Amino acid sequence: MSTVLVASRNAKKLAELRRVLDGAGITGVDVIGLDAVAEYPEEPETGATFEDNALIKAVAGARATGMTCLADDSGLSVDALNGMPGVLSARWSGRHGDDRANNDLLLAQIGDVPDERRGAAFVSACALVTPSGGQTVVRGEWRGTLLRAPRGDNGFGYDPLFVPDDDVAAGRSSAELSAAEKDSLSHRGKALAQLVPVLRSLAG
Ligand SMILES: O=P(O)(O)OP(=O)(O)OP(=O)(O)OC[C@H]1O[C@@H](n2cnc3c(O)ncnc32)[C@H](O)[C@@H]1O
Ligand SMILES: [Mg+2]
Repeated sequence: MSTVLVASRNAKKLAELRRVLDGAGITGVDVIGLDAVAEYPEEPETGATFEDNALIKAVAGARATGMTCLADDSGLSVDALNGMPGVLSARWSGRHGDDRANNDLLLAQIGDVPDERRGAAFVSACALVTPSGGQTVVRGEWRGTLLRAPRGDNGFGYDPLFVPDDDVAAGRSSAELSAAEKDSLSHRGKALAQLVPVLRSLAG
């Protein structure tokens, strides 16, 4: 049995990562969270790209624990803002992890952007780093359109503002999708799907 540490301090994101990995039915791999290991200092997420930041987090986790470590760096890339908030998504309002303040600021910034130019993409980069230093980085994207007011209570972050382009979403925001629906469509689900074969091979 090999163990993979999933390194995220965001409880709702961690729950999604766990759910998708559990759902993939990878046998012989035990997935644990940061609560199961001794605390180690967090690296600042100073990378210019989602991939850089995912690697920063996964390398730190693998170094500190000696375990294989998986980390996600993600965010919302808004067309009318030239890709921002991007890697600054978690702290766009200046307060890390304040979803409400982040959403309010984003809505105000794009208040004058007409419906046909309110496109955006959720992006997730997931990095897997082994104790011997092996690195795999994958990326998933999820296109949609931004609402003018939040809708729905599921998910986290910018989910209440984002209506996926996918027909099956039928105009619901990603905070109005069930957990299983979000996982099957989301940037994170798409990124992790590419890591499943790598995780299977770790199990030997
Ligand atoms: O770095 P960790 O500890 O994993 O947790 P974090 O919340 O700081 O995570 P990120 O640095 O990757 O920032 C991602 C932010 O992007 C947004 N985001 C990412 N995925 C999302 C999703 O599936 N739905 C809604 N918002 C999302 C949300 O605001 C997150 O806080
Ligand atoms: Mg972060």
